[in-house]
Amino acid sequence: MIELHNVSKTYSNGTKGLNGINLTIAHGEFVVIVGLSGAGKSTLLRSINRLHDITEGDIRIGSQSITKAKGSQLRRIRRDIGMIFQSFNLVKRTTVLRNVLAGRVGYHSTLRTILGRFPKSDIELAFQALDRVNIVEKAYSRADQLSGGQQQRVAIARVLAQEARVILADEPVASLDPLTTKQVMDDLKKINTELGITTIVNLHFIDLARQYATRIIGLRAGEVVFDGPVSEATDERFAEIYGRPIQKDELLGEPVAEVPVS
Ligand SMILES: Nc1ncnc2c1ncn2[C@@H]1O[C@H](COP(=O)(O)OP(=O)(O)OP(=O)(O)O)[C@@H](O)[C@H]1O
Repeated sequence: MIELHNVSKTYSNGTKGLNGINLTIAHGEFVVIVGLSGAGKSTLLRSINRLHDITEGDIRIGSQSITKAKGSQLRRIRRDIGMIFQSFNLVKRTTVLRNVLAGRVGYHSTLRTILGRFPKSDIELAFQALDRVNIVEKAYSRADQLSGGQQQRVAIARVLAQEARVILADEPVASLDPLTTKQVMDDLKKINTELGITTIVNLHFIDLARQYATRIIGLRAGEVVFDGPVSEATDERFAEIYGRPIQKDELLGEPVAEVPVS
């Protein structure tokens, strides 16, 4: 369970990123966060794993406060939280396998990970993770030789190898074309349902949000303005969340099937 109690975040320049957020996210939920640019979606995700320190309130992961945690306790809480970024955040000049093994660094000494000495069980775990996202045959390819969609699947495999209980995905498909977007979202959904990993995704496209979420949270100016099931997230409610009607570029539309060229 993830709990946010009266969470506010004011940046050092005085900008209020989050304002009095109260949320409880249960184990296994697939939550999509929507809102216009600048609404606070990234700030919210980055606050949950403490990439950003909040200025007020408390965030609890399971029974522990990540806000108050220090040292080894903070590292242990973070080990349970996997992060997926728009830009994939892979080490491009190294192999896919090594990138996935990076998910294991939280379990070993710094020296061991610098030397790249991972136990056999970690390597098995990495291969299982790659298999789950259907790119096991790319294990020994260099990360920068993969397509964007494949690179994002490597990032998902890294989170799986980490054995994360929570996945935070910040605009994971913003750099991808519609067909690849669907594959990556399907992978996230599959992991959520098969492994019960709590998943929170920031998305720009509202039709994707409705397609994949079990719960949608709408942010505006750092505040929660909508929190409910997909069935309640109608175009009219989105217009309220956004403070204006939905625009065409906020809809992904149907992914176009690939037509074989003869
Ligand atoms: N490092 C920072 N310093 C100062 N202000 C920031 C910083 N990062 C974000 N902000 C501000 O905080 C508010 C929330 O930004 P945030 O990036 O969380 O929004 P977002 O909903 O994720 O937007 P986008 O979709 O454009 O990424 C915005 O007003 C933004 O300008």
